[in-house]
This record gives sequence, structure tokens and C-alpha cells, in this order.
Amino acid sequence: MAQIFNSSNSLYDFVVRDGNGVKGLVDTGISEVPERYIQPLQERIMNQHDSRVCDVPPIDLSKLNGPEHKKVVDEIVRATETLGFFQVVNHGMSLEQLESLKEAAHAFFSLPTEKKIMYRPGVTPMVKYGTSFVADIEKVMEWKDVLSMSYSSDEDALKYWPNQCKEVVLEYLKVSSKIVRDIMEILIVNLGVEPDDSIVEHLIGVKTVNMNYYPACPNPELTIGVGRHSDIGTITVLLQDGIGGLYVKVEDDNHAENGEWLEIPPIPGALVINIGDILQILSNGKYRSPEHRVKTTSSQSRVSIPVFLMPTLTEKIGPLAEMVKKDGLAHYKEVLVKDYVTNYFAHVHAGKKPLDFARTFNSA
Ligand SMILES: O=C(O)CCC(=O)C(=O)O
Ligand SMILES: [Fe+2]
Repeated sequence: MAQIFNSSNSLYDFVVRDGNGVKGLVDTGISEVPERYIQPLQERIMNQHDSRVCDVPPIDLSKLNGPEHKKVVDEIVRATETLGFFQVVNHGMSLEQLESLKEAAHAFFSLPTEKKIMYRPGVTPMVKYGTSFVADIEKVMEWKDVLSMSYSSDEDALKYWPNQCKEVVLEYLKVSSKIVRDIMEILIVNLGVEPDDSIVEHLIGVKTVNMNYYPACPNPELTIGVGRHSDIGTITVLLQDGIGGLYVKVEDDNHAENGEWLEIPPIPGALVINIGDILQILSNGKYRSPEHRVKTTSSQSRVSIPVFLMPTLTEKIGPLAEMVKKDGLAHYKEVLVKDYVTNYFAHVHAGKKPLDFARTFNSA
């Protein structure tokens, strides 16, 4: 029997405060989504079956160490300067490891609520279990639960991260950090900056792995899994399962509001790479932090596992001097990462609005 939620408050208490999440809501047997999840028309992802699917083949990272090095570098640079999204294969994670990661995500979210709430903010260090994006300030919530794991050391990860996933997530984080280090070095050199390990490490020093869980939804046409946003950091690595539903906005320089949404299709064995706001700022806008969103589906629960990399909160970031010199002006000002983060989380489902915080009058 479906539980009755008499008011928006009782729903909020059940899902957010008591930690049952969207998964708990679905498990009550609801046949329709509650009003709190019904998106305004302009945010719904409808009729995407006739939208285009990105057909750019995945980039083979193993070729970076062979005769085709230059070609692979060019592919990475081109993808970063245009869509800001690309996929990679032969990255160092085996198919079995990717499978166990997805299974670990399902295993965690299948735990009873009383086990999951041990990972709510403030209970266990380094881990945050929750739902939606910033549920306290969202008028309409996302159809998503999330587990967020911060990295400080292997020891802390193995001590605090949930048993259902800690080992495989730690392996994934290591491989992802290596992938990002290699890509970042290529991107930095392409900007005319001397490659220096300390710059690269600096830009990816803060590492967080999320596990997103999107339960099957009775009204996928009314809801969203993740609303329009761009990622905050330098580079994100993402594993998505085979269900699909990740869309990226193709920016049209003259009519950014009219850009079309392109699906980033699941490719077995591939990882998705995308650029975040901080790298857009550092590159003075040469690299794009694309707006993206995720739809829900009625057939199965979807999982995705992003690794977010960014500089430490006390760093200042701004366009690299080489880029300002080359472009003749700075499109962004210097900001403290901490202030950028605060500003970012104050804007929910607002696409690339958070970037305005760092724009100068010269900005395109
Ligand atoms: O679920 C996905 O495919 C993407 C999730 C995402 O964009 C995010 O967590 O920032
Ligand atoms: Fe994202």
C-alpha cells in the first residue's frame, strides 16, 4: 500500500529529513510522482527520442603512448574546445572493475534506510548520503539519491567509506586521477603553459567520488534526474550504466539559449570525461564547461559514478597569464575557490549561471 503524504512537509520529512530518499519513496509503492517532483514545463526533458545522439567515437587513451600520440592529443583538445564532453576507452579500468563499481552502487542504495543514514552529513567523516541537489532550497527536487565520498588518504577512505563500495571506488579514484593528470597535462601544454607536475596536481588536489542513484520513476516525463548544470571543478570522469539519459547542451555562440541537447550514449567499457567551470575560467574560456542534465526512466534504476577533481578551497583561480596575454584581456576575474563553491551551490538548476560570479565585463 502506498504511504499517503498529506502535505509537502510530510513528504520532505520522509524523503530528506528521515533519509528515506527517492528510493524509499518508490519502495512505498507510489504510482504517481508527488507534486514536489513535478518540473515546470521548460525544465522537463520531453521527446528526447528524436534528439541527436553524439556519434563521436571514444578516444583510445592507450594510444597516447604510441605512434598515434599526436592524433590522440588533437582529438582530446578538439573535444575540449568544442563540446566539452568526450568518452575514453583503454583507460586502465577493466570491464570487470566497471561492473563491480555499478554493482557496488546498487548494493549501497539497496541497504535499508537505517544503514544508509549512518552516512548522512555530520555522522561519518568523509561521506555524505543525501538526496536531490540542495534539497533545502530547491522548489522542485531531483529524482535522485546520492552518496558523496571525499578523499584525503587511502587510510581514511578504507576507514570511513561504506564497506559496500570502498575498495572498488578507491581503485576507480586512482585510475581516474591518472587519466585526468594525463589529460590535464595535454590541455595545459596546449594553452602554452610549461607542463609542471605541481601545476597539474594543484588543479586536481581535491577529489570526490559520487554515486548517483536514479530510481525507476512512474512519470519520467514530469521529472528530472539531474537539472541543468555545469560541473564546478576542473575535470570530471563519469561512469554511466547502460540505461542512458545523459544530455549535453551544444553551445551556439550567438544563441546560447537555443542550443540543442545531444545525448552522450552509454558505450560499454567507456568512461565519460567533461570539463568543469574552473577549467573554463583558467583557460580564459577556451575550454568549455558544458551544461548537462539527466532524464529519468520508468523501466529500471540507473546509476552513475562521477569523480570530481578541483583545486583546494583556499586557492585563488583566474585565467592563466599565458591566456590573458594571448587573448589581450581576461574574460574572468580571480576568485577564491571557496567563494566560487559557495556561489555555485546557491544556484540550483540554473545552467551556467554560477559562472557569472567570475565573469568580467569583457566576458563573452
Ligand atoms: O548521471 C549522469 O550521467 C551525470 C551526473 C552529473 O552530471 C553529476 O553528478 O554532476
Ligand atoms: Fe554533472
